[in-house]
Amino acid sequence: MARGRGRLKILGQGWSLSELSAETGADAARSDPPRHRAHLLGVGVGCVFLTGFCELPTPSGAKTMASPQGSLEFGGPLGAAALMLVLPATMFHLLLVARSGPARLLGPPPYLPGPEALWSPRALQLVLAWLGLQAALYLLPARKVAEGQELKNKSRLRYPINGFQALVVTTLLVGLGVSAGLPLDALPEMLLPLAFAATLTAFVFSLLLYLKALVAPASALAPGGNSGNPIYDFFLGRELNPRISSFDFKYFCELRPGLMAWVLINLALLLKEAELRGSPSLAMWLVNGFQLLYVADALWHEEAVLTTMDITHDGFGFMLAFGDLAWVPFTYSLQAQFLLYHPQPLGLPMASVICLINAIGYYVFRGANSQKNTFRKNPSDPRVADLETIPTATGRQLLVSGWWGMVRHPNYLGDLIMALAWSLPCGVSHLLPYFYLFYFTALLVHREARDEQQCLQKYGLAWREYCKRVPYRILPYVY
Ligand SMILES: NC(=O)C1=CN([C@@H]2O[C@H](COP(=O)(O)OP(=O)(O)OC[C@H]3O[C@@H](n4cnc5c(N)ncnc54)[C@H](OP(=O)(O)O)[C@@H]3O)[C@@H](O)[C@H]2O)C=CC1
Ligand SMILES: CC(C)=CCC[C@@H](C)[C@H]1CC=C2C3=C(CC[C@@]21C)[C@@]1(C)CC[C@H](O)C(C)(C)[C@@H]1CC3
Repeated sequence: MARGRGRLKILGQGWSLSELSAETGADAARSDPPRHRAHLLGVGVGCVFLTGFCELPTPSGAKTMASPQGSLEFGGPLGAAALMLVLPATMFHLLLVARSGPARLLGPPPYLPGPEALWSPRALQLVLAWLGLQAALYLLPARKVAEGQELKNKSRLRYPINGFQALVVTTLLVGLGVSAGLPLDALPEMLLPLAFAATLTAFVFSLLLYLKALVAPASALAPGGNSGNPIYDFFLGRELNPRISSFDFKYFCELRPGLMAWVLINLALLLKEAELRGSPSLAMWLVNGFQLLYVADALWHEEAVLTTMDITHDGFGFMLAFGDLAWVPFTYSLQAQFLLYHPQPLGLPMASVICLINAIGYYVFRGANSQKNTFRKNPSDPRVADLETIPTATGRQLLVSGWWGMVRHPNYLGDLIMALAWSLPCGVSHLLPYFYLFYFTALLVHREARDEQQCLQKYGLAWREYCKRVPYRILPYVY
C-alpha cells in the first residue's frame, strides 16, 4: 500500500518478510554476527530457566517469600517463567499485527521475524543513548528533593523531583533535533528492532540487579522476590530500592525513559502519518493528546509515585525493568501504531464525546489520587479535613468518604475510563486497539487484589470495616 507523499507498508496482504527486513534499517541486513548473539542469548535464557526449575524452594534453606498471604505471587516460579516468555512474545505479536492488513488481535502474526528483522546495532545504540540522556537529566539539579516512605530500618531515601523538567528539556531537544533534520519519521519502521533492543537491555539490566542484590544487606531486600528460587526472584526483583550512590534505578525507570519514549513514539507515528497523508488524522491527534496528558500528569505529580506498591513493596526485577523500558513504550503506543496503518474516519461530534469520556476519566483519576496524596501528606489540610475517616491501629487513618467512599479504588476506575477513551478513536472495526483496555483491566484487578492483601495485613480489622462500609472495589454496584 503506497499512498500520499510517503510509502506505507502493510503486512499480511501479500507483503513479504524480505521486504520488511529491507526496510527495518541497513544494519538488519548484516545478519551473521547478530544470529550468533541471538543463539547465545537463547542459551543464556534457557540456562536461567533450567536452574530455576531445578531449584524450586526447599523447606529448608531458602527464605520463604514474604507475600502477605505467605504464598508466592504471580503463580510462583512457573507463573514467573511463563510471564517472562508471554509478555515479550505478546509485545512482538502486537507490533507485528498492528501493521498487518487484517490487524487481528487473536489471529496468528503475519510472519515470524528472523534475527535480521529483530537485531540492529543501531537500535541498541539508540536505546542506550536514550537511557543515557534520561539518566543525565535525572542528575540535573532538582526543584525539590522528596523523602520516600519509611524503610524497614526506619530511614527514608531521598528522591529528586525533576521528572517534568526532564520532559520539558527532552521536548526542546527533540524539537531542535527535528528542525535540524533528525529523521523522527524513521522511527515507526524501526519499532521491531528497537523493542528487541529494549527487551535485551531490560534482561541484562535485571540480571545485573539480581547479582547486585546478592551482596545487598538483608534490610535492603524487598518483602517479595526473595523466595530462594532464582527464576521467581529474578522476575519479581530482590532488592527494594537498588541504588548506586543517590541514583535510584527503580524510581528512574518507573517514570522517565519508558513514559517519555511512549510519547516520542506516538509523535513519530503522528509525523509519519502527516508525511503519508498530508496531515495527521483527528483520531491520531486525540490519541497523542490524551496520552501526552497522561504522561505529563505522571511527571508533574512525580512525588506521588513514591507511595505506589512498585516503589514501596515490589523489588526491582525483570517484571518492572521490562515493563518500564519495553512494555510501556512499545505496547502502550499500540493505538497510534494501529492508526498509522489503518486510518479511521472520526467526525467532530464523536470526537467531542470521546474527549468528554477522557475528561471524566482524568477528573476521577486525578481527583482520587490527589485526594489520597493530600490526605496522606497532611490529614488536616482544609481540602480533606472534613472527610470521614476510619482510625487504624497503625495511627494512620483510612478515608471513607469523598472519592475513597465511592469505591475502594476510584483511581483505577478513572484510569480505566481513560483507557476506553484512548481506544475509541480507533473505531470499532478491530479488537486490536482495545488490547490496552483488556490488559489494563486484568492488571488493575490483579493489582487491586494484591493491594487488598497488603492493606489487610497492614490494617487488619480497620480494613475489614472499610470493606464493609465501601463494598465495591472498582466499579460501583458491579465489582
Ligand atoms: N497505566 C498503568 O499502566 C498503570 C497505572 N496505575 C495507576 O497508578 C496509580 C497508583 O496505583 P497503586 O499504586 O496501585 O495504588 P493506589 O494509589 O490506589 O494506592 C493504594 C494504597 O492507598 C492507600 N489507601 C487505600 N485505601 C485508602 C483509603 N480509603 N484511605 C487512605 N488511603 C488508602 C493504601 O496505602 P497506605 O494506607 O499505606 O497509604 C493502599 O495500599 C493508580 O491511579 C493506577 O490507576 C497503576 C498501575 C499501572
Ligand atoms: C505486564 C507487565 C510488563 C507488568 C509490569 C507493569 C508495569 C508496566 C506497570 C506497573 C505499574 C506501573 C505504573 C505506571 C506505568 C506502568 C507500570 C510501570 C505509571 C508510571 C503510569 C503513569 C501513572 O500516572 C502512574 C505514575 C500512577 C503509574 C504508576 C504505576
